Amino acid sequence: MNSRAVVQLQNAGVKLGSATVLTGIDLRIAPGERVALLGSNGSGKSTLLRLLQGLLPLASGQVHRDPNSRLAMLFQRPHLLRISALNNVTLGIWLDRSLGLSWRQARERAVQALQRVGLTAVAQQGGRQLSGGQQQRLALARAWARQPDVLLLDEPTASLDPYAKREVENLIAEFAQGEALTLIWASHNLGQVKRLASRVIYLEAGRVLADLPVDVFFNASALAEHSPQAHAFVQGEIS
Ligand SMILES: Nc1ncnc2c1ncn2[C@@H]1O[C@H](COP(=O)(O)OP(=O)(O)OP(=O)(O)O)[C@@H](O)[C@H]1O
Repeated sequence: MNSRAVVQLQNAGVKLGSATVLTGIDLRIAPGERVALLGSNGSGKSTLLRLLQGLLPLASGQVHRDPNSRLAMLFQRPHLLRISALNNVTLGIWLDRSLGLSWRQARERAVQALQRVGLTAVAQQGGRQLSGGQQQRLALARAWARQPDVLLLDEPTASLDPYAKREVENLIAEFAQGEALTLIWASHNLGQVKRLASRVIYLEAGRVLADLPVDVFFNASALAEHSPQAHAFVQGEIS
Protein backbone atom coordinates (compact mmCIF):
# COMPACT_ATOMS: atom_id res chain seq x y z
CA MET A 1 0.00 0.00 0.00
CA ASN A 2 1.25 3.43 -0.90
CA SER A 3 1.66 5.48 2.25
CA ARG A 4 2.35 8.75 0.43
CA ALA A 5 -0.46 11.31 0.55
CA VAL A 6 -0.90 13.85 -2.24
CA VAL A 7 -2.71 16.05 0.24
CA GLN A 8 -3.54 15.78 3.90
CA LEU A 9 -5.65 17.91 6.25
CA GLN A 10 -5.52 17.71 10.02
CA ASN A 11 -8.30 19.26 12.05
CA ALA A 12 -8.60 21.90 9.33
CA GLY A 13 -10.95 24.84 9.65
CA VAL A 14 -11.74 27.68 7.24
CA LYS A 15 -13.48 30.99 7.83
CA LEU A 16 -14.89 33.17 5.09
CA GLY A 17 -15.45 36.61 6.54
CA SER A 18 -16.87 35.94 9.98
CA ALA A 19 -18.52 32.65 8.96
CA THR A 20 -16.91 29.33 9.89
CA VAL A 21 -17.36 27.32 6.70
CA LEU A 22 -15.23 24.22 7.40
CA THR A 23 -14.58 22.70 10.82
CA GLY A 24 -12.35 19.87 12.07
CA ILE A 25 -11.63 18.29 8.70
CA ASP A 26 -9.28 15.28 8.78
CA LEU A 27 -8.49 13.95 5.37
CA ARG A 28 -5.72 12.01 3.73
CA ILE A 29 -5.80 11.42 0.01
CA ALA A 30 -3.46 8.90 -1.60
CA PRO A 31 -2.24 8.94 -5.22
CA GLY A 32 -4.74 7.55 -7.70
CA GLU A 33 -7.82 7.90 -5.48
CA ARG A 34 -11.01 9.18 -7.09
CA VAL A 35 -12.73 11.09 -4.35
CA ALA A 36 -16.23 12.52 -4.77
CA LEU A 37 -17.44 15.27 -2.45
CA LEU A 38 -21.17 15.14 -1.82
CA GLY A 39 -23.43 17.37 0.25
CA SER A 40 -26.26 19.83 -0.11
CA ASN A 41 -25.83 23.41 -1.30
CA GLY A 42 -23.64 25.38 1.08
CA SER A 43 -22.22 22.31 2.84
CA GLY A 44 -18.66 23.38 2.01
CA LYS A 45 -17.63 21.29 -1.03
CA SER A 46 -16.27 24.22 -3.08
CA THR A 47 -14.53 25.66 -0.04
CA LEU A 48 -12.84 22.32 0.61
CA LEU A 49 -11.66 22.11 -3.00
CA ARG A 50 -10.32 25.65 -2.85
CA LEU A 51 -8.54 24.84 0.41
CA LEU A 52 -6.96 21.71 -1.09
CA GLN A 53 -5.82 23.73 -4.11
CA GLY A 54 -4.20 26.32 -1.83
CA LEU A 55 -6.55 29.17 -2.72
CA LEU A 56 -7.71 29.73 0.87
CA PRO A 57 -5.88 30.15 4.17
CA LEU A 58 -6.58 27.94 7.16
CA ALA A 59 -8.25 29.37 10.25
CA SER A 60 -7.12 26.32 12.25
CA GLY A 61 -5.38 22.98 11.80
CA GLN A 62 -2.85 21.98 9.18
CA VAL A 63 -2.56 21.19 5.51
CA HIS A 64 0.25 19.23 3.85
CA ARG A 65 0.62 18.99 0.12
CA ASP A 66 3.10 16.68 -1.53
CA PRO A 67 5.59 19.12 -3.08
CA ASN A 68 6.09 16.74 -6.00
CA SER A 69 2.40 16.65 -6.91
CA ARG A 70 1.10 19.17 -9.42
CA LEU A 71 -2.48 20.30 -8.83
CA ALA A 72 -4.92 21.66 -11.42
CA MET A 73 -8.44 22.88 -10.75
CA LEU A 74 -11.51 23.13 -12.95
CA PHE A 75 -14.48 25.27 -12.00
CA GLN A 76 -18.17 24.88 -12.75
CA ARG A 77 -17.97 27.66 -15.31
CA PRO A 78 -14.64 27.82 -17.07
CA HIS A 79 -12.61 31.04 -16.93
CA LEU A 80 -11.69 31.59 -20.57
CA LEU A 81 -10.08 34.54 -22.31
CA ARG A 82 -11.32 36.29 -25.46
CA ILE A 83 -8.65 34.61 -27.57
CA SER A 84 -8.70 31.44 -29.65
CA ALA A 85 -9.30 28.06 -28.06
CA LEU A 86 -5.72 27.08 -28.93
CA ASN A 87 -4.28 30.23 -27.37
CA ASN A 88 -6.36 29.74 -24.23
CA VAL A 89 -4.57 26.45 -23.65
CA THR A 90 -1.17 27.63 -24.90
CA LEU A 91 -1.18 30.73 -22.72
CA GLY A 92 -2.45 28.80 -19.69
CA ILE A 93 0.43 26.36 -19.73
CA TRP A 94 3.06 28.87 -20.93
CA LEU A 95 2.26 31.16 -17.99
CA ASP A 96 2.76 28.28 -15.54
CA ARG A 97 6.46 28.81 -15.04
CA SER A 98 6.77 25.60 -13.01
CA LEU A 99 6.37 23.81 -16.36
CA GLY A 100 9.22 25.81 -17.89
CA LEU A 101 7.90 25.55 -21.47
CA SER A 102 8.83 27.83 -24.35
CA TRP A 103 5.89 29.27 -26.31
CA ARG A 104 6.56 26.78 -29.09
CA GLN A 105 6.59 23.82 -26.69
CA ALA A 106 3.45 25.10 -24.98
CA ARG A 107 1.73 25.36 -28.35
CA GLU A 108 2.70 21.82 -29.30
CA ARG A 109 1.32 20.53 -26.04
CA ALA A 110 -1.84 22.61 -26.47
CA VAL A 111 -2.42 21.11 -29.94
CA GLN A 112 -2.19 17.61 -28.42
CA ALA A 113 -4.51 18.57 -25.56
CA LEU A 114 -7.15 19.93 -27.96
CA GLN A 115 -6.91 16.74 -29.97
CA ARG A 116 -7.37 14.67 -26.82
CA VAL A 117 -10.63 16.45 -25.96
CA GLY A 118 -11.87 16.48 -29.57
CA LEU A 119 -11.62 20.23 -30.20
CA THR A 120 -9.06 20.33 -33.02
CA ALA A 121 -11.68 21.55 -35.49
CA VAL A 122 -12.46 24.64 -33.39
CA ALA A 123 -8.90 25.42 -32.29
CA GLN A 124 -8.90 28.82 -34.01
CA GLN A 125 -12.35 29.87 -32.81
CA GLY A 126 -12.72 32.21 -29.86
CA GLY A 127 -12.73 30.24 -26.61
CA ARG A 128 -15.73 32.13 -25.30
CA GLN A 129 -17.69 31.55 -28.49
CA LEU A 130 -17.75 27.80 -28.01
CA SER A 131 -20.78 25.97 -26.61
CA GLY A 132 -20.94 25.30 -22.86
CA GLY A 133 -19.84 21.69 -23.31
CA GLN A 134 -16.99 22.69 -25.62
CA GLN A 135 -15.87 25.38 -23.17
CA GLN A 136 -15.71 22.84 -20.36
CA ARG A 137 -13.75 20.47 -22.62
CA LEU A 138 -11.41 23.36 -23.42
CA ALA A 139 -10.89 24.03 -19.72
CA LEU A 140 -10.26 20.32 -19.25
CA ALA A 141 -7.68 20.40 -22.06
CA ARG A 142 -5.95 23.33 -20.38
CA ALA A 143 -5.88 21.49 -17.05
CA TRP A 144 -4.78 18.20 -18.63
CA ALA A 145 -2.01 19.94 -20.61
CA ARG A 146 -0.39 20.89 -17.33
CA GLN A 147 0.02 17.15 -16.70
CA PRO A 148 -1.37 17.33 -13.17
CA ASP A 149 -1.01 14.64 -10.55
CA VAL A 150 -4.16 15.88 -8.85
CA LEU A 151 -7.21 17.20 -10.68
CA LEU A 152 -9.72 19.14 -8.58
CA LEU A 153 -13.11 19.69 -10.19
CA ASP A 154 -15.95 21.81 -8.86
CA GLU A 155 -19.18 20.45 -10.32
CA PRO A 156 -17.60 20.27 -13.77
CA THR A 157 -20.78 19.13 -15.53
CA ALA A 158 -23.40 21.02 -13.53
CA SER A 159 -24.27 23.63 -16.15
CA LEU A 160 -24.23 21.27 -19.16
CA ASP A 161 -26.99 19.52 -21.08
CA PRO A 162 -27.16 15.71 -20.69
CA TYR A 163 -25.15 14.99 -23.85
CA ALA A 164 -22.34 17.41 -23.02
CA LYS A 165 -22.42 16.17 -19.42
CA ARG A 166 -21.70 12.65 -20.54
CA GLU A 167 -18.97 13.79 -22.95
CA VAL A 168 -17.13 15.70 -20.24
CA GLU A 169 -17.63 12.87 -17.75
CA ASN A 170 -16.22 10.36 -20.25
CA LEU A 171 -13.15 12.53 -20.73
CA ILE A 172 -12.60 12.79 -17.00
CA ALA A 173 -12.94 9.00 -16.73
CA GLU A 174 -10.41 8.57 -19.56
CA PHE A 175 -7.90 10.86 -17.87
CA ALA A 176 -8.29 8.97 -14.62
CA GLN A 177 -8.00 5.55 -16.20
CA GLY A 178 -4.66 3.81 -16.15
CA GLU A 179 -2.88 6.95 -15.01
CA ALA A 180 -1.74 7.86 -11.56
CA LEU A 181 -4.08 10.83 -11.60
CA THR A 182 -5.84 11.66 -8.33
CA LEU A 183 -9.34 13.04 -8.86
CA ILE A 184 -11.18 15.08 -6.26
CA TRP A 185 -14.48 16.54 -7.37
CA ALA A 186 -17.67 18.04 -6.04
CA SER A 187 -20.83 16.65 -7.55
CA HIS A 188 -24.60 16.67 -7.20
CA ASN A 189 -24.91 13.77 -9.60
CA LEU A 190 -25.12 10.44 -7.77
CA GLY A 191 -24.93 8.41 -10.98
CA GLN A 192 -21.70 10.14 -11.90
CA VAL A 193 -20.31 9.53 -8.42
CA LYS A 194 -21.15 5.82 -8.71
CA ARG A 195 -19.47 5.63 -12.10
CA LEU A 196 -16.30 7.56 -11.31
CA ALA A 197 -15.55 7.52 -7.59
CA SER A 198 -13.49 5.08 -5.54
CA ARG A 199 -14.30 6.98 -2.34
CA VAL A 200 -17.10 9.30 -1.25
CA ILE A 201 -16.94 12.07 1.30
CA TYR A 202 -20.21 13.51 2.58
CA LEU A 203 -20.21 17.03 4.01
CA GLU A 204 -22.85 18.76 6.06
CA ALA A 205 -22.51 22.28 7.48
CA GLY A 206 -18.76 22.26 6.91
CA ARG A 207 -18.06 18.91 8.57
CA VAL A 208 -17.22 15.49 7.14
CA LEU A 209 -19.99 13.14 8.28
CA ALA A 210 -19.04 10.17 6.10
CA ASP A 211 -15.86 9.12 4.33
CA LEU A 212 -16.34 5.69 2.77
CA PRO A 213 -15.37 3.45 -0.16
CA VAL A 214 -17.90 3.95 -2.96
CA ASP A 215 -19.46 0.48 -2.63
CA VAL A 216 -20.07 0.99 1.09
CA PHE A 217 -21.45 4.49 0.51
CA PHE A 218 -24.02 3.20 -1.97
CA ASN A 219 -25.02 0.26 0.22
CA ALA A 220 -28.07 1.73 1.94
CA SER A 221 -27.93 -0.27 5.15
CA ALA A 222 -24.15 0.13 5.54
CA LEU A 223 -24.46 3.87 4.95
CA ALA A 224 -27.33 4.19 7.44
CA GLU A 225 -25.13 2.53 10.02
CA HIS A 226 -22.09 4.73 9.31
CA SER A 227 -23.94 8.00 8.92
CA PRO A 228 -27.71 8.49 9.24
CA GLN A 229 -27.33 12.02 7.85
CA ALA A 230 -25.55 10.85 4.69
CA HIS A 231 -28.13 8.08 4.31
CA ALA A 232 -30.97 10.62 4.58
CA PHE A 233 -29.24 12.84 1.99
CA VAL A 234 -28.88 9.99 -0.53
CA GLN A 235 -32.48 8.86 0.01
CA GLY A 236 -33.62 12.45 -0.57
CA GLU A 237 -31.61 12.69 -3.80
CA ILE A 238 -32.96 9.47 -5.29
CA SER A 239 -36.58 9.82 -4.18
N1 LIG B 1 -17.10 34.77 0.51
C1 LIG B 1 -17.88 34.20 1.43
N2 LIG B 1 -18.13 34.83 2.63
C2 LIG B 1 -18.90 34.23 3.57
N3 LIG B 1 -19.48 33.02 3.42
C3 LIG B 1 -19.27 32.36 2.27
C4 LIG B 1 -18.47 32.90 1.20
N4 LIG B 1 -18.44 32.03 0.19
C5 LIG B 1 -19.19 30.97 0.59
N5 LIG B 1 -19.68 31.18 1.82
C6 LIG B 1 -20.53 30.26 2.60
O1 LIG B 1 -19.80 29.09 2.86
C7 LIG B 1 -20.64 27.97 2.90
C8 LIG B 1 -20.07 26.87 2.03
O2 LIG B 1 -20.10 27.30 0.68
P1 LIG B 1 -19.57 26.35 -0.50
O3 LIG B 1 -19.67 27.15 -1.75
O4 LIG B 1 -18.25 25.81 -0.13
O5 LIG B 1 -20.65 25.20 -0.48
P2 LIG B 1 -20.94 24.07 -1.58
O6 LIG B 1 -21.15 22.81 -0.84
O7 LIG B 1 -19.86 24.06 -2.61
O8 LIG B 1 -22.31 24.56 -2.20
P3 LIG B 1 -22.91 24.35 -3.69
O9 LIG B 1 -23.33 22.92 -3.78
O10 LIG B 1 -24.08 25.28 -3.71
O11 LIG B 1 -21.84 24.72 -4.67
C9 LIG B 1 -22.02 28.45 2.48
O12 LIG B 1 -22.80 28.61 3.61
C10 LIG B 1 -21.74 29.77 1.81
O13 LIG B 1 -22.83 30.65 2.01
